[in-house]
Amino acid sequence: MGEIGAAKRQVRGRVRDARRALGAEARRRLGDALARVLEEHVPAGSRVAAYLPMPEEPDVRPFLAHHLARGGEVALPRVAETAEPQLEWVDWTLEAPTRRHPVLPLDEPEGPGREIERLLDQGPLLMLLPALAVDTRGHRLGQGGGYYDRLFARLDAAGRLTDVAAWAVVGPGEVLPPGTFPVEAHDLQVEAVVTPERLRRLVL
Ligand SMILES: Nc1nc2c(c(=O)[nH]1)N(C=O)[C@@H](CNc1ccc(C(=O)N[C@@H](CCC(=O)O)C(=O)O)cc1)CN2
Ligand SMILES: Nc1ncnc2c1ncn2[C@@H]1O[C@H](COP(=O)(O)OP(=O)(O)OP(=O)(O)O)[C@@H](O)[C@H]1O
Repeated sequence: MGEIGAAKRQVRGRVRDARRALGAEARRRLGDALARVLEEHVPAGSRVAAYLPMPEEPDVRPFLAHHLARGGEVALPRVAETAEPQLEWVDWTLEAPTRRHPVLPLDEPEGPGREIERLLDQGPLLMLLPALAVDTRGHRLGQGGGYYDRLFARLDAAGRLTDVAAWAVVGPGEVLPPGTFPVEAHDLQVEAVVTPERLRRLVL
C-alpha cells in the first residue's frame, strides 16, 4: 500500500475505534437524532437510496421507517456477483427480507436487483451514502471498497450525475477539515453531509 492508502487507513482506524467505543444507548439516540434531521430535509413521499447500517455505522433505519410510513420509496444497495466490483439496487420495505453477505459484515436486501441507470429511469433520487468521514469540501472517506466512487464514475460517464443528489451520513466529529485525510482523483464529492446535529450543504 502506498502513502495515500496508509494515511486513509489510519484515519479509518481512528474513526472505527471511536465508533466502537459508543454504547448501544448512545447509538440509538444518535439514530433518532439523525432521523429528525433527515425528516426535516427530505420531502415526504420522495425517492431515496440508502443503506442498511453495519453495527457501528450511523443508523438510518429510524429515518427509513418514517419515510416509508409517509409514502416514500426506498432502494438499498447490494454488492453484485459480477466480476468487477459494483453495486446493484433493490426496492425495499420494512418487511422485505435481508441476508448476510458471505464475507463482509453486512446485511443486504434480497429480491431482484437493478442497475443504477434503471433505478434512475424512474426519476431522480436522493442517495444517502455511508461514510467514515467527510471533509468540508465534500470528499468522502468510505470503508475502502471503492464501490461508491465507481458508481459515481459510471454515472458521470453516462451523463447522469445530475439525476442523483449525494448526501453522506456520518456521526458527531466525523466532518473534518480538508487535509485530515488524503484525497485521490477518483474520490467522489458529496453535496451535503448529514450528522445527528444537522444537514450541512458543502461548497464543491
Ligand atoms: N452499510 C453499508 N453498506 C454498504 C457499504 C457500506 O460502506 N456500508 N458499502 C460501501 O462501499 C458497500 C459494501 N462495501 C463494503 C466494503 C468494505 C467493508 C468493510 O467493512 N471492510 C473492512 C472490514 C471491517 C473492518 O475491518 O472493520 C475491511 O475489508 O477491512 C464493508 C462494506 C455497499 N453496502
Ligand atoms: N472509478 C474507479 N474505477 C476503478 N477503481 C476505482 C475507482 N474508484 C476507486 N477505485 C478503487 O477502489 C479502491 C478503494 O478506493 P477508496 O479507498 O477511495 O474507497 P472508499 O471510497 O473509501 O470505499 P467505498 O466507496 O466502498 O466506501 C482503490 O483501490 C481505488 O483505486
